[in-house]
Amino acid sequence: MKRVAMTGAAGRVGTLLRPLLRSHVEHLSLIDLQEPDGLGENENFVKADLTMLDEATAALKDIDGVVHLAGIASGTDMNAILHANVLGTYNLYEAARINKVQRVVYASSNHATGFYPRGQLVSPLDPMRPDSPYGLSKCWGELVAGLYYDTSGIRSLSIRIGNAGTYPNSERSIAIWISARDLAQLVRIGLSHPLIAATVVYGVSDTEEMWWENDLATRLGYQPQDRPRDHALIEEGSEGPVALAFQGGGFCEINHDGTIRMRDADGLAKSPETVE
Ligand SMILES: NC(=O)C1=CN([C@@H]2O[C@H](COP(=O)(O)OP(=O)(O)OC[C@H]3O[C@@H](n4cnc5c(N)ncnc54)[C@H](O)[C@@H]3O)[C@@H](O)[C@H]2O)C=CC1
Ligand SMILES: O=C(O)[C@H]1OC(=O)[C@H](O)[C@@H](O)[C@@H]1O
Repeated sequence: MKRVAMTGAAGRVGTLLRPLLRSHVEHLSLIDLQEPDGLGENENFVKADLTMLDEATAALKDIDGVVHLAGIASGTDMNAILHANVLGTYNLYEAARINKVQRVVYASSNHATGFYPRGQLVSPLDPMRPDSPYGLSKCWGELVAGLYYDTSGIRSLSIRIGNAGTYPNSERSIAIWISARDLAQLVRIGLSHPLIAATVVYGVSDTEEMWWENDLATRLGYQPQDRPRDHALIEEGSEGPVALAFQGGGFCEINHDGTIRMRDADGLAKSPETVE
């Protein structure tokens, strides 16, 4: 891939990924509201607000592929999420179509399926089960990716990133953490694999506590190098019963009434357990 753009490049994930990606591309164009630190020789900064279609379109001129990280990375402010994640991601794809960009790697999230119970192995083909307004916006992004493959042939890999912090800091993050180099490997697969159409995988390192059936990532050549437990630094902090029951953890507690409800694959209720 020659000219790659990274949206949200000034953020936490972008900062971790940039040094691992820029040596694999001819040029890395860093799109954000704010300038990222320490531009490399083959990097440039493009200030653009993706909620504005004209700015997104100008930012993707002469770009071959995009790593789309920009947005609100958590939270409950639906208005902010609606702008940055819902409209921002739509504009990103519209700008890609206008500029004939062929590839997008989309930073989706485990919170697209956060309401699956921790004991259940979930595949990218299982129905979405968002755990929050943020999780809903990630489902939207994956659906936008599908629409733009069907209408315009833009190939997308949506990576449902688990936790991309610098190290796993809880038992939950040991199950879902992905190292920067493993995420960079998946991103490179997303930018280049010929079979990708509108494809969804989980972004997780070589964890022992696998919550996700990630055979599709393996089929695409993903070979994670890092084991989360080897990098863990557990910090104090306790999760309540709702957070502990579900994969999305604390995000599941947002507006939750405390009654743990399980549903089966047909959408029928399993007998509920109640927590005080
Ligand atoms: N950090 C994590 O563990 C995970 C992150 N993700 C996803 O990865 C992506 C990056 O996450 P982080 O780096 O942690 O977030 P972050 O909040 O550190 O960075 C997001 C960046 O997007 C930029 N941005 C926001 N709105 C924008 C707009 N309208 N136009 C242009 N740029 C805009 C911000 O200025 C910021 O630099 C997000 O989409 C997030 O949902 C998914 C799962 C886990
Ligand atoms: O679930 C998690 O741990 C992570 O998931 C995400 O999607 C968020 O962007 C990040 O802020 C969380 O820390």
